[in-house]
Amino acid sequence: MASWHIGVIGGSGLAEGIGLEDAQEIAVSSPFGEPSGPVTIGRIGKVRFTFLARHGAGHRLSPSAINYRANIDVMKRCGVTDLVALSAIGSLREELAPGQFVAVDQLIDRTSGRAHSFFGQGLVAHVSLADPVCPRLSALVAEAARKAGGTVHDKGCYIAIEGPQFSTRAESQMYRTWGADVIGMTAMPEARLSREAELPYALLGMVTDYDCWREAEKGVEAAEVFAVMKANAARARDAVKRLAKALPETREPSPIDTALDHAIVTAPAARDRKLVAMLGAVAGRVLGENA
Ligand SMILES: CSC[C@H]1O[C@H](OP(=O)(O)O)[C@H](O)[C@@H]1O
Ligand SMILES: Nc1ncnc2[nH]cnc12
Repeated sequence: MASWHIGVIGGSGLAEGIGLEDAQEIAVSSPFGEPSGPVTIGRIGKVRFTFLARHGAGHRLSPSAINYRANIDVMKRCGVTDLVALSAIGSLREELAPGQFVAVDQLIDRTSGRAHSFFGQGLVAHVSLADPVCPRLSALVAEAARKAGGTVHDKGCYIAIEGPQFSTRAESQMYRTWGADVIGMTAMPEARLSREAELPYALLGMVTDYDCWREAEKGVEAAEVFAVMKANAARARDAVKRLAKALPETREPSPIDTALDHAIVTAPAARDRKLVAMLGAVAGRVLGENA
């Protein structure tokens, strides 16, 4: 019987964890380098959970310095089946108000210079990213946030910027015309890498501000983000607890579990052995014993 093991990546204002039972902190190493920190493994009721603070203890990693590959690789090494990202987001729409939640369903990537694939020279793979978020997991997370008392929007397009500076007003206005609804600095390449690792990914964003597109208002400041997150963190943790309770007893397979089935295009004989060996956790299912 397939069971759930939910990974949770906690963003700004959520480094303290999600209150797991039988919690154990473990340092897991990755061939992709240093993850953001040790993971906390535990459970909520019968469901296994692994938690990782995205910016590390004390928020010491900027969005550009996070080793997204190591973080996702470590989640796979821990046996995570599905990944929930919790993030602070700015709103680019009047109707998405601070304090509310958005279950993000689409992404635009404006980041640059981040390692955004597990694959590369000697092992080329092209996964589909048309629907970067897992609809099943996202619906469960949205419902859990609603049960926790949140106002939840079931969809929204997240634009990921490089940061660490917030956007200019011209950029913020432009992103609105592109169809972006919310803004942040971390969901990419996190979502890309999750798909390459065959991990269904959902992103529960907590709106902390209106960025800077509203002309009459001054732009967002970091202190504002943390103040709203402080007020909302308990609700986010409650949403995770309610998610655990709402999960069906058995985890039916997701199409994302086999995302690599037709993605790897490099012929077996032409594959870089070193890279294949590094991909044991991420792609061992398809690469076989050599990984
Ligand atoms: C602290 S303001 C900007 C910071 O907050 C968001 O972090 P996360 O996505 O990890 O919650 C945003 O992406 C920036 O990293
Ligand atoms: N306005 C904003 N821009 C980028 N990242 C954010 N995280 C929270 N609010 C944000």
